[in-house]
Amino acid sequence: MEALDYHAEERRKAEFNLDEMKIVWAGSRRNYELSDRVARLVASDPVFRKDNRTMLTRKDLFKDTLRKAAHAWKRIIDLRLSEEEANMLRSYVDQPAFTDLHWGMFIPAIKGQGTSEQHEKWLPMAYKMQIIGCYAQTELGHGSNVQGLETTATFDPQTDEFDLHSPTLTSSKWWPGGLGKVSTHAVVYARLITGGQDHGVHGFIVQLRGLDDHLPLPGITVGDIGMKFGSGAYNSMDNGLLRFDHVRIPRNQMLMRVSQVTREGKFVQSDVPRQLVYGTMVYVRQTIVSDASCALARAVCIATRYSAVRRQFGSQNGGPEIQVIDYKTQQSRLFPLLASAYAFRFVGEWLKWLYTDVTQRLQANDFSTLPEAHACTAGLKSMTTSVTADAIEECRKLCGGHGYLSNSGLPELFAVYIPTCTYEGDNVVLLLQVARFLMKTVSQLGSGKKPVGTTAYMGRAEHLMQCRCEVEMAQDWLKPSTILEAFEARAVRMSIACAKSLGKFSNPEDGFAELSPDLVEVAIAHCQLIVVSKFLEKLQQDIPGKGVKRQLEILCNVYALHLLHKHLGDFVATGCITPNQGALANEQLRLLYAQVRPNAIALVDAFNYTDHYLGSILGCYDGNVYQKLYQEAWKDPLNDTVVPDGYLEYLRPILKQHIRTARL
Ligand SMILES: CCCCCCCCCCCCCCCCCCCCCCCCCCCC(=O)SCCNC(=O)CCNC(=O)[C@H](O)C(C)(C)COP(=O)(O)OP(=O)(O)OC[C@H]1O[C@@H](n2cnc3c(N)ncnc32)[C@H](O)[C@@H]1OP(=O)(O)O
Ligand SMILES: Cc1cc2nc3c(=O)[nH]c(=O)nc-3n(C[C@H](O)[C@H](O)[C@H](O)COP(=O)(O)OP(=O)(O)OC[C@H]3O[C@@H](n4cnc5c(N)ncnc54)[C@H](O)[C@@H]3O)c2cc1C
Repeated sequence: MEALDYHAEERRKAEFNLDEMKIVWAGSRRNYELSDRVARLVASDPVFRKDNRTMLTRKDLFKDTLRKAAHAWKRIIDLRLSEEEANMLRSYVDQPAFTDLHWGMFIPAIKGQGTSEQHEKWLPMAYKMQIIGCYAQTELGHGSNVQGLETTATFDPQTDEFDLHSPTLTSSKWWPGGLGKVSTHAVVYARLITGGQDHGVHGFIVQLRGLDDHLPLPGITVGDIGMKFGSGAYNSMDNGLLRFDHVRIPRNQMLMRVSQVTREGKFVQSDVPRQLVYGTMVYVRQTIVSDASCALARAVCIATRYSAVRRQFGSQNGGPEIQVIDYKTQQSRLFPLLASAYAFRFVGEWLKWLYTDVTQRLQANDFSTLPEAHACTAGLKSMTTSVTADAIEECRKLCGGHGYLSNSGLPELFAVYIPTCTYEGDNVVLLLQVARFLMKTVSQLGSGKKPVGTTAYMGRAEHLMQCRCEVEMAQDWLKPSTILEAFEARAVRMSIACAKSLGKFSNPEDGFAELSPDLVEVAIAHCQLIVVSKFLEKLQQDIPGKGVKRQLEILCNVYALHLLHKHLGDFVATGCITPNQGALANEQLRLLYAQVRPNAIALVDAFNYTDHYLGSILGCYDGNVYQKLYQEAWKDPLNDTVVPDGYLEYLRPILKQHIRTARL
C-alpha cells in the first residue's frame, strides 16, 4: 500500500524541477549524491537515534555523545569516508561533541600556526585521534578581548621550557568545548613572557591528561563548567574549565609560525602578521556561515510543512478551513525566512571560496587579502547567526502551540543554535570589527587607493552619493541593477555619514565608542549588501532545470525587498529611495509572496532533509502531523503510569483535605 502523503497536493503545485533544485542547494550533483547517501546512512543507524535526547540526564546525554562519536569514528574508518563525507556525517549526526573542536579548531590551529616540524610531530597523531585536542582561549575574565587574557607562558632558558601558569581566578580557562572531560591536549592561548618582557598572546600545545589513565597531569585542574541553556541541546558538549599551577612544557610546543622564541630566550617576530594567531577563528567563522543556512533551512522546512497542514477559520459551506500558509501575515513572516535560507546558502558558498583563496595566498606569504577575509567572515558570521537565531524562534511561533512542544524540534534547535551568536566572537564585537574596516576604507577613499573585493562599490562613492532611484512602478523593483544600486547607495551613504561624524571627535577612539551603535548599523548594511550581491551573482550562472532559475529569482527579490521594507528608515533617511518607492517595494513584495506560495513545499523539499535530521513531527515529510503528535504523547514517561508518582504523598492529601474543608 502506498504511504499517505498529506503534502501530495502541495507537491503537485510546484512549478519547477525539484531534482535540479536539490542540486543547486547542495552546490553540485556530486555534493548532492554524497550528502544524500550520508544522510540516509545516519538516519538508518539506530546508534544515531536522537528522538529521546531531550529526556536524557546530563550524564546519560554525555555518555550517549561518547557512544555516537566512537560509532561515527568506526563507521568513518570502516567505510573509508573522505574528510568531506566525514564532515557530512558529523552534521547529520547533529549532536555537538568534542570531535567538533578537535577537528574544527585544534587541528586547524596547529595547521595554521604551527611550523612544518610541528605539523610532522602532532598532526598524524591528531588525524588518527590518538590524541584529542581542544581550543583553550577564553578565560573566566576575558573572551572577546583576547589581548586581555591573563594565563602566562614564561620561558625558562635554564631548562628550555615554558612555565604555564594561571595567576588569578579570572585567568582560569572557561568555556573551551571538549576540555571538560575528554581532551588529552589543548592549544592554550597565553601571554608569552621572555626575559621579563610580555610579548602578547600566543598558542601553545599542552598535554592535559595521561594517555593511559586519562587523569589530569600534575599541576593541572580540569573539569566541566556545568549545565547550559535548554535540555539536550549544547549539553552534549563538555565545555570546560582549566587551571595551571606552573606546568612545564618544552619550548618546541609553542606554535611558532607567527613568532619564535630561540634557545637563548630571544623573541623573534617574523614577517607573518600577528593576526594569524587569530586564524583559526577566521576559519571557524566561515564554517559557521555555511552552517547557518542549514539551521535556518531546517526551521523553515518545519514551519512551512506544518503551515500547509494546519488549518484555522474560514470554512465555507462545511468545506475545509483555510491552510494557515494562505494567510498573508503567515507568508510575510515565513517566506522572507525561506528566501534568507537560500541567500545564506549562496553567500556561504562564496565565503568558502574566499577563505580558500586567502589560505592559498597566506601559504605563499601574500597577506594582502587578510583584512577583507577577516571583515567578511566576522560580519557574515554575525549577521547570518543573528538572523538564524531569531528566525528559529519566529518559526516556533509560526507553528502556534505545537511549536512549543519539544517534539516539534524547534525548542532544541533554538537552544543548540543561539550560542553561535556569542561563540567564535560576540556578534556585536564582530560587527564593530567590520565597522573599523569600513571606516578605514572610507578614510582612504581620497588617497588613490582603490577599494577592492566587497568594498569595491565604495570606489563609486561619488556616483552612489548622488544617484536617484528610478523606480516608478512596483515591477521596476524586479530589476537586479535597481536593487543592487539601492543597497550600495544605502551602505556607502551610511558609511560616509558615520565617517563624517567620527571626524568631529578630537580622539577617534572616543568617537568610535560614542558612535558604536550607528557603526553596528553601518556594518549590517554592508553585510546585507554582500548577501544580496552574491545572490544576484548566483543568478548570473547557468542554472539548468525547468523553472529553477525563475524560483531563485523570485526568492532573491523576496530577500532583497523584505530587507528594504524592514530597513526602510535607512533607505529613505539616506535619500536612496523616496517613501513612495518604499511603498512600491512593499507592493511588489506582496506579489512575490503569491508566487512563492504554490512552490513553498517543494522549495523546502529541495533541502533534502531526512525526517531523522529534521527531528520534528511538525516537519515530517508526509505531513501526517496529528496522528504522530497523538502517538508521541503516549510515549512520554509521565504517561508510563495512569496515576503519577507522588500522587500518594502530595496530591491525595490535598484532595482529601479539600473534601474535609468542603464538608465544613
Ligand atoms: C557525536 C558526534 C559524532 C561525530 C563524529 C565525527 C568525527 C569525525 C569528523 C571529521 C570531520 C572532519 C572535517 C572538519 C570538521 C569541521 C568542523 C567545524 C565545526 C566547528 C565547530 C566549532 C564550534 C565552535 C565553538 C566555539 C569556539 C570559540 O568560541 S573559540 C573562542 C572565540 N573567541 C573569539 O572569537 C574572540 C573574539 N575576539 C577577537 O577576535 C579579538 O580579540 C578582536 C578581533 C575582537 C580584537 O582583537 P585585538 O584587540 O587584537 O584587535 P584590534 O585592535 O581590534 O585589531 C587589530 C587589527 O587586527 C585586525 N584583526 C582582528 N582580528 C583579526 C583576524 N581574525 N584576522 C585578521 N585580522 C584581524 C583588526 O581588523 C585590526 O586591523 P587594523 O585596524 O588594520 O589594525
Ligand atoms: C557554547 C559556547 C562554546 C564555547 N566554546 C569555546 C571554545 O571552544 N574555546 C574558547 O576558547 N571559547 C569558547 N567559548 C567562549 C566564547 O568564544 C566567548 O564567550 C565569546 O567570544 C564572547 O566573549 P565573552 O564571553 O567574553 O563576552 P563579553 O565580551 O563579556 O560580552 C558581554 C557583552 O559585552 C558586549 N561587549 C564586549 N566587548 C564589547 C565592545 N568592545 N564594544 C561593545 N560591546 C562589547 C558584548 O556585545 C556582550 O553584549 C564558547 C562559548 C560558548 C557560549
